[in-house]
Amino acid sequence: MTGEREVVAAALIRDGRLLLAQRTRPPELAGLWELPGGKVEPGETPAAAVRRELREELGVEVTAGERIGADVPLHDGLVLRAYRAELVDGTPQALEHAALRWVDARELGEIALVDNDRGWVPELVALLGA
Ligand SMILES: Nc1nc2c([nH]c(=O)n2[C@H]2C[C@H](O)[C@@H](COP(=O)(O)OP(=O)(O)OP(=O)(O)O)O2)c(=O)[nH]1
Repeated sequence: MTGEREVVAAALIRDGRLLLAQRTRPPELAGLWELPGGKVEPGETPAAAVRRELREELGVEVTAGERIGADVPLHDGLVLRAYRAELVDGTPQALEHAALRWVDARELGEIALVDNDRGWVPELVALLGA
């Protein structure tokens, strides 16, 4: 395979709140909060990966929107990218996470995010309208 492989992370916002999901694994990330998402499969577009991951992890249908924030280089040639997402159908459920929370701008500043997502906080706060 050539080039970098992408991990998509979805910023799902409703009524001035952002959906965060609490990781169960690996042990060093368990208990920390992230944007739902995961690795783009070979041949898959990032937007399709956002839709698939949120279907698998949350049981909802979404559309993927514009990119937000900066790229975050991960291990093993992976790059982490955040995208806006709009809820089309369903209510998010923690199918693969320990818990879900809708946070406002203040709570986003206080919650224990995974380190890799911390750089996105200013953009996310701006999207929350604070
Ligand atoms: N989904 C997600 N992953 C993140 C975020 N921040 C961050 O560093 N990561 C890292 C954790 C993992 O190393 C990688 C994504 O792994 P994952 O476990 O969520 O994805 P996946 O389900 O497609 O992976 P897998 O089944 O192959 O393990 O990106 C984030 O906000 N959301």
